[in-house]
Amino acid sequence: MTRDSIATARTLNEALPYLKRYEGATVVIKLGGHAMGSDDGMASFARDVVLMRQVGVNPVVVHGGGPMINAMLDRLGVTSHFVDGKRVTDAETMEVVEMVLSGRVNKRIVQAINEQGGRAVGLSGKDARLMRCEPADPALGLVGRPAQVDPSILRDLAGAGAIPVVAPLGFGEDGATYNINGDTAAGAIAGALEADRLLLLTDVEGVKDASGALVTDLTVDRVRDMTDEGVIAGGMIPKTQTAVDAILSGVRAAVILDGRAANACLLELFTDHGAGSIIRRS
Ligand SMILES: Nc1ncnc2c1ncn2[C@@H]1O[C@H](COP(=O)(O)OP(=O)(O)O)[C@@H](O)[C@H]1O
Ligand SMILES: CC(=O)N[C@@H](CCC(=O)OP(=O)(O)O)C(=O)O
Repeated sequence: MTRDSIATARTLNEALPYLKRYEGATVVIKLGGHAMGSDDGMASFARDVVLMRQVGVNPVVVHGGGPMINAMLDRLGVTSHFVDGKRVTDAETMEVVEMVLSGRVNKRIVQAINEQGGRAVGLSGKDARLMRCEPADPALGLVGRPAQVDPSILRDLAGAGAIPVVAPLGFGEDGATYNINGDTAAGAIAGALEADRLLLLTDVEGVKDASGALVTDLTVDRVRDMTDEGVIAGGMIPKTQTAVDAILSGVRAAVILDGRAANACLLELFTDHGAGSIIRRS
């Protein structure tokens, strides 16, 4: 027997209590645009998701794609800018956002999961009335705040053995299409599903303090303090805000972790080690 196979057997053995804990659990995973760079990274993420499903977890993937939207806007010569991590979205920008998120980005993730033997189904918040939005702030244009989430389609898909992959778009009763920050969409969906875990995958190890050190355990109050102090800034604002809102609406815990690290989701769910910054109510 090789040293590797002994280590694999030991790892599986140590994972048993975690496998039991998460059997039947709903885990919402937000895959940020910065975390989905390389094809190898995407394949590794997809494998983790398929393994989760295989051991009885119900994974729901919600994705971003900010860098891919930026690249397409650049090609089309359309300029856009962000306020507190949210893209100011006019009608022309919205067309590009929908095309990129519901098109290329969503299908790339679906395909990656299916190539690993899963059965992924891609949809956006417009499908089956999943996310009804209201304007988040008139200054942001067509940026949506999820006002009502109907997660029944996600339960139906999970019940049929499929893995839902959701693009963060919503519909308005006014007939408009809304651009939702990917973190915000994942949090709203996790809240509506009363998920056991919300995993927010990004391109940093987790939340860092003023000295740049990783903070592994956070409470809702500490997040508020760090935001007031300006230590949590830019794209980390919607991420931590999402985590807090999700916890306050019934999600057990949210974790912000580095999606570029190998097997990030498995490390977090199935080992003693954990990963990133976990945020709990208190
Ligand atoms: N306190 C902090 N800890 C970690 N990252 C922070 C912090 N404050 C701001 N950030 C920034 O937030 C970024 C993550 O947000 P974002 O770029 O929107 O990610 P994604 O595309 O994965 O959603 C980090 O790359 C980092 O530059
Ligand atoms: C309102 C808003 O900002 N929407 C985002 C949607 C994509 C996203 O959230 O992508 P990341 O997760 O990769 O940052 C945008 O237009 O970029």
